[in-house]
Amino acid sequence: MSRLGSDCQRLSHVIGNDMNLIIRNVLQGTGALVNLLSLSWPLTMSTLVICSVLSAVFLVYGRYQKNAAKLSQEFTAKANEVAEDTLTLMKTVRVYGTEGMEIGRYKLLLERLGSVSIREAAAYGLWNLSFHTLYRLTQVLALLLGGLSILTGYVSPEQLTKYILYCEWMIYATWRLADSLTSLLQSIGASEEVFHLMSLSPSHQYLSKGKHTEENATVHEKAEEGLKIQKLRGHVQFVDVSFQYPSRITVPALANVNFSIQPNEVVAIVGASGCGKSSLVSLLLRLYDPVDGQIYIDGFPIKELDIRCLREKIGFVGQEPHLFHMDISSNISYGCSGKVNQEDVELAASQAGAHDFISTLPDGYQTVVHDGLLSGGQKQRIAIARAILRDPAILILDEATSALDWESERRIKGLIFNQTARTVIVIAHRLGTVENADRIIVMHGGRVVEVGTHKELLLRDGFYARLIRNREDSIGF
Ligand SMILES: Nc1ncnc2c1ncn2[C@@H]1O[C@H](COP(=O)(O)OP(=O)(O)OP(=O)(O)O)[C@@H](O)[C@H]1O
Repeated sequence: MSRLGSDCQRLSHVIGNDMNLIIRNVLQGTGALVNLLSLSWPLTMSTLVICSVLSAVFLVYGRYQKNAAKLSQEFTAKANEVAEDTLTLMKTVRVYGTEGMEIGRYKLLLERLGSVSIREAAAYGLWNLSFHTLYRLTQVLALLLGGLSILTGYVSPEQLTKYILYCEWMIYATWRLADSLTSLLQSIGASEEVFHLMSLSPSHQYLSKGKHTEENATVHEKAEEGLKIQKLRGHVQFVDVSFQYPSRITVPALANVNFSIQPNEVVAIVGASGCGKSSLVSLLLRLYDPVDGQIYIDGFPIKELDIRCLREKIGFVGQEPHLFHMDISSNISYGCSGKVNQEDVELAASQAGAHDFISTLPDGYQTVVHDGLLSGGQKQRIAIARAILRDPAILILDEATSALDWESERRIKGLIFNQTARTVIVIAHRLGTVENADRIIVMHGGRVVEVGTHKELLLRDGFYARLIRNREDSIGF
């Protein structure tokens, strides 16, 4: 982000400043050249030779500046990243006593930036020196040769004066033009990343077009983006789904996953850390598409559904809910389509066990959230209230109660497991949280290894029974 910010600044400088300077100097240089040609073409040729030498020097200098600008932007962005990381993770840095190391990292990048800037300044100095030397040399030569020509009667004093004047105009125009072009080249170096980002196409999931089938026309309306399901029942089906993350194509996150969840069923997904539970959810939220296989929602391939409409009907509470820097009320009603009453907000907060602590805040529901205002468990309760308020057809809770105390967790469990108006998918490390689920899907190494109720799985004495036996030692307990 910081790189993008500084690149855009440079780009706006080019558009605002350099372009008009370039146009002005091209016009001035052309005017001077026409006048010089009308005076004498041999003298004009000598001026053009000087301008060509200047241009050649500029070419070398310009190329150097372009690379230097790229490096300087890169080091600035990296230094900003280190500063940003350190300030955001201040607590971790202090606890681990790595202040010195972070200062060292920052200093190293600033030193590299300093060294590039010094080289940039030295190159600029050399470029200026070569310009002034050539320019003064031209004036001396013009006076010497022009003086001789006046003495021999070849040119008049008036012509010599005009020549020196136009020559100055032309050389200065070339110099300023070269200067503006240097700045332009620097900006091109800096803006390559901006253009690269601008040229990226949106993920194809946003462009997916839905197919319209006549038999479904009564319950689904055709939308340009995809099928919009008016009333989602919450039937979820994974058929032979395999997936690996684009950044780790050699490691399968999911392999041939098959299961189906009935409408209004409460299903828990359990398994050791890294077995693919969150990846399943990411596919269901269509943050990624499966590499193989198909996911069906209410019998429709997920790829044919309108993504926004689908997400509106899915409530998701993640492992580390982040709240927006706005008031609590707006945080709870965030993403709700249509008008939301304060009573609805407060009801959702009560159901999530958040109303009591919100009432003790200085401005109650109008308190603006800032870092350090709420504990992890309080943030989770607000995120759960947000999901409840949306009244989703499918509710996904990914470790959503991990930071809650026993009493709050029991209350939310009661709310989730006793209601039947929606499909609920719960991911939890604390196995006690999922015992009451209608079914438990057990995962291992990206595969579904067992499916059944708590009792059935215990009787089977397989993976799940082993997890239960070891649960007090299990990760995250
Ligand atoms: N964004 C990502 N890019 C690359 N690999 C990832 C990414 N997220 C997860 N993985 C990998 O995919 C595999 C499955 O991860 P996933 O997060 O789905 O597991 P999990 O069961 O939810 O783990 P946990 O219980 O610790 O949250 C792991 O090997 C993990 O390293």
